[in-house]
Amino acid sequence: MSRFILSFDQGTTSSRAILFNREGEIRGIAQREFEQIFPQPGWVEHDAEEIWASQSGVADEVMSNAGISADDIAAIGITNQRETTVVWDRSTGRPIHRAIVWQDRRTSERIDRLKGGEGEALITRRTGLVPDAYFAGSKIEWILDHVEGARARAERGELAFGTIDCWLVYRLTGGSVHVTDASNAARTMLYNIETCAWDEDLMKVFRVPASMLPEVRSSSEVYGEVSAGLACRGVPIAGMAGDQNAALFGQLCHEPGNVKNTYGTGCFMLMNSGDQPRKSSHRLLSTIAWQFDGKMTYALEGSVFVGGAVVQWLRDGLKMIEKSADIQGLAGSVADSGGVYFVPAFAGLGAPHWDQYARGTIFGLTRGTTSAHIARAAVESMAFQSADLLDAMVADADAPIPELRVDGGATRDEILLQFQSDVLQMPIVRPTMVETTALGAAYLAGLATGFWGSVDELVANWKVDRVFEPRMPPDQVAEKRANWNKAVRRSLGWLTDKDGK
Ligand SMILES: Nc1ncnc2c1ncn2[C@@H]1O[C@H](COP(=O)(O)OP(=O)(O)O)[C@@H](O)[C@H]1O
Ligand SMILES: O=P(O)(O)OC[C@H](O)CO
Repeated sequence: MSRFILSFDQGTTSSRAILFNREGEIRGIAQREFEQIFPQPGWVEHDAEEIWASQSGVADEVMSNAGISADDIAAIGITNQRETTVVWDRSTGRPIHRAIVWQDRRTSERIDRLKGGEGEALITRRTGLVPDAYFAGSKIEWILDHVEGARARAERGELAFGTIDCWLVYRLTGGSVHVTDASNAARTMLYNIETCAWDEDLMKVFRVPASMLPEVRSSSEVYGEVSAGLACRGVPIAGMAGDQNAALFGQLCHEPGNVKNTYGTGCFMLMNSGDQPRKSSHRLLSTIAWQFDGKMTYALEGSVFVGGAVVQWLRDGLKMIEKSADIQGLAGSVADSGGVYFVPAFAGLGAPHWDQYARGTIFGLTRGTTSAHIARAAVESMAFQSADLLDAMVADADAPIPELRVDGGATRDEILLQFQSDVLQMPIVRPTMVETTALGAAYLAGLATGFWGSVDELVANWKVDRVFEPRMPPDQVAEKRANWNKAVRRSLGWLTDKDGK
């Protein structure tokens, strides 16, 4: 009998392949970072071929390291950075442009032209999203408008669009399967989350021909088998969900009102909102969590564009630290940020501000400020941004939120989690397994193929590693959050604010 589920976790900065056993424990992991391409300020691209090469490479590597064959794997689950857009030629299977990454801001002005008009009303009403360059719709339009001949080829049905899940399945199946799942479709700005179908009016708004779009399937079913020449050849691909959605599933937030926050490149807080889309009055997104067992589950989501990426920027941009993990030592060498507030609006600000033109700022610098204070302020920025999301979520929810489950690469940082608990004045629960994104995809695949019998069977797999309880006095929290709000206000509209000119 097959002993493992193989998860592909294709994130913004790296591709990972993880083997899970029946207890939801990791039995092998392989990971490769890939290139981040910044062709102009505010633009972010990936090479979709490199994504494929790194993801298929780690899949082979994890199996060879574990000394196992395809027979040992019951199914493959895929989870992915969402919104990142690939357009490829159906005849060659080659991308016609580099993938435009979710953080990319090149279509901000295009989105501005929709605001206040019928397009904006359509988007919010039908997709649950807010108009923003973050989502795939305007990225597809940009590629069709900027690659020579692309629009005509798309009209002739020669081009295909997919988010990364779809691109990987296409490649894994030798180009024979062009599908996505409902959670990824919901991030395109082209998918109606109430009727659960591609929306023709929105396709007209973004001038995207229907022939380019993948078939939308549930998040847990067999989509096809691996036919590419990989060690996992012949294994069914049976689970698929956007990474933040998979993390909600993997954290077993299956009851309405359950909330998790993932601290990866960005920070993404999702609350299970039940079997109907729930409108936010506080500028959160209303989105599809997953489609499972014949039922759609919805979520309220707050998206922060720069979370752990601020640590990478200190490492790669400023060379302040050598490895991401060094942040803890540097930030921990001071008791607080010394009055420094860092708003990492490198790609504008997401929820709840949705300002495409905000840019990064550091306030409160004095002659006494050291790199340690800046590092600490950077860590704190993840917690402040996440606290703004939780406040919006509490305001939208009918019931109090008793605890926050956390996961993602940056949750190794205990200074971050303690500060998160302080500023939220609530318990922060870190499970033993912080690879919940990959675990969620494994669950979706394993439940589709009988590896696990039901969600109830998974409950025993979720264990607490540590609970962080608030230690900071409320008046100190209030002062810090007021200063943070002041810093955010000053970062808003940086690119468009003509004051002083
Ligand atoms: N020890 C650490 N402390 C703080 N941040 C960290 C640490 N280790 C990794 N990170 C940050 O976490 C992010 C990677 O997390 P991960 O969940 O792998 O992200 P993604 O799926 O977006 O690629 C990076 O942005 C990195 O800077
Ligand atoms: O790659 P991550 O984990 O930062 O996730 C990216 C999100 O899916 C973007 O919406």
